[in-house]
Amino acid sequence: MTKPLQVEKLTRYADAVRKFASAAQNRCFGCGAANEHGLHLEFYLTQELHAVCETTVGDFFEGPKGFVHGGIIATLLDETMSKAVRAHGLVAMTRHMEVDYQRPVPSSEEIRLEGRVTRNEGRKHWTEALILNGHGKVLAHGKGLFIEVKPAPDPDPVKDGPTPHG
Ligand SMILES: CCCCCCCCCC(=O)SCCNC(=O)CCNC(=O)[C@H](O)C(C)(C)COP(=O)(O)OP(=O)(O)OC[C@H]1O[C@@H](n2cnc3c(N)ncnc32)[C@H](O)[C@@H]1OP(=O)(O)O
Repeated sequence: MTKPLQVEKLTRYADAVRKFASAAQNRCFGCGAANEHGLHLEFYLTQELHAVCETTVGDFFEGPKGFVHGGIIATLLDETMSKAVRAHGLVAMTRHMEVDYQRPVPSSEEIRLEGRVTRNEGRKHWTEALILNGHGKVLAHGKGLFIEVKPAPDPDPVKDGPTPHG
């Protein structure tokens, strides 16, 4: 992915992503509602099943003053690629990823995350993700290899309670 998406309207929020992200017991640091220390990233999907999230990372996740820590930048890219894989109904874990830190990512300012699957081969799914600033400039670029794993059982709606997205 060398170019950002030119998508203004996010048209789908697939059940495959929503169900995982909004499960009441989900403690995922990236998207889990049940993790009070997490990033609470909320993803939407384009018609092509690219994952998109607009978010602001708080200054408590800073590395350099005013900018997001590099480890958190990797997390943002990892989570975005993971959601792009999930959008295709696949349950997979990151096997390999690389990060190109092109510009510092500001904290306390809105940024945009974009991810997509670029290639599939059996259990292997190759992905890319971008972090962009409010002017559409690319700040970081990630590439990943995700490997499908056995899905966890569905959340129990009685035990786990209602999900924030209904
Ligand atoms: C359950 C879903 C959870 C979703 C949460 C999402 C959170 C965001 C995403 C994450 O952060 S996940 C957490 C970070 N990732 C991990 O902790 C994963 C740790 N690694 C593992 O548990 C295992 O390595 C893994 C399950 C991913 C894969 O183990 P396997 O033993 O099933 O697969 P294997 O290592 O044999 O690799 C599968 C294929 O990929 C190939 N491969 C591995 N590394 C490669 C590489 N670097 N480049 C190209 N190919 C590679 C490997 O050769 C093989 O090819 P073949 O199938 O053709 O033989």
